[in-house]
Amino acid sequence: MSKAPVRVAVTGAAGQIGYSLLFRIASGEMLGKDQPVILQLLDLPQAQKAVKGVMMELEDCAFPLLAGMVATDDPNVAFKDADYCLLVGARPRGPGMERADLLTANGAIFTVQGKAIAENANENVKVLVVGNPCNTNAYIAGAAARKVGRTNPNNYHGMLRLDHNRALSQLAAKTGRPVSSLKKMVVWGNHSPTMYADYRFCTSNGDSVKALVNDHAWNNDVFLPTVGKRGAAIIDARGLSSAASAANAAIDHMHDWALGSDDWVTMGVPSDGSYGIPAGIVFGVPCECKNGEFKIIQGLEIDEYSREKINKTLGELEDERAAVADMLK
Ligand SMILES: NC(=O)C1=CN([C@@H]2O[C@H](COP(=O)(O)OP(=O)(O)OC[C@H]3O[C@@H](n4cnc5c(N)ncnc54)[C@H](O)[C@@H]3O)[C@@H](O)[C@H]2O)C=CC1
Ligand SMILES: O=C([O-])CC(=O)C(=O)O
Repeated sequence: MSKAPVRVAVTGAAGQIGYSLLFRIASGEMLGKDQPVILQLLDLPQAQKAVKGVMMELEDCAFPLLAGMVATDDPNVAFKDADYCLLVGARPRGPGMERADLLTANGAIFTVQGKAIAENANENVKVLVVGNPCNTNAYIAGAAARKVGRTNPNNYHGMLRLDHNRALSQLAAKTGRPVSSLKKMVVWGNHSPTMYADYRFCTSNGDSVKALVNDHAWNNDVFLPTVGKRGAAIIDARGLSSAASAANAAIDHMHDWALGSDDWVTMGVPSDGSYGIPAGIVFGVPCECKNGEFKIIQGLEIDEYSREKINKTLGELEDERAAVADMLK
């Protein structure tokens, strides 16, 4: 018997990430090739015509799994009964800006949307925030949802998967091992240049990747800056921020959360207090997913170098949290 459709809300549907994301959701790459989906598309009033154009193209793909579509500028309509929400809609940064510069411009969006999700979506909704600064926006949305009380605030995630995937690619190039052989990658902290991509636990066909690399200077001076500043390098090269790779990471995050992961995956999740991260801060941590639930990998050793890196990215998130405190009153 075929499955009942699930409802997937996507904000910023007329934007460049939306244009890469929607077709892959509708083709079954996110939730499985047997899972029909209804797309509920939110964008601003002035973008509704462009959303209609994207919907025409979705129709023209004749995706067998696409069971319906709604376009709206009203969050209450977009999130109605949603099972999954991908919060992409926000202003992207331009050259010379840091993601934290978007905090005030974009933060307000997520108080409204966090509340609208909590009031309208399925109680078990899974939410992924892509719009930057995504950790703190997820924190804002989760805090707004907590006030309403229907949904689980731990299900409001920020997207660190792009950093995770970037780190895997850089390590594959350095070690000459295929990406598919690399397991147990972790990216701690904020989706910003302070993130700490940590391959101390990483293996390739059972070999330690740390031993294969064996180059602390490369780790510190090449690898971490390359992964951390990749978003800016793409803006510099393309004149626009990453879109297809961001959409791909969103598909990966939701796919693994919904259908299970076969490896550690980095997710920006509200901290449970482990690793010295204050509870509630949305922090990149290693997770495993099973039966639609995620679990933070516990008990990893944090050495002095790693503690310093983790504290730096945590400090930035604490500053962001303080900057939005008024918004959450
Ligand atoms: N977390 C991550 O790894 C990444 C995050 N991003 C972020 O994703 C966001 C979107 O990027 P793009 O698609 O390139 O931007 P874009 O400018 O192409 O599209 C954004 C869309 O969001 C819409 N929008 C703005 N405010 C909205 C609101 N309140 N409700 C609904 N829709 C709204 C706009 O009308 C536009 O259609 C940016 O904040 C960007 O910085 C981008 C790449 C990676
Ligand atoms: O850098 C940006 O502004 C877009 C983004 O988050 C990324 O590419 O990682």
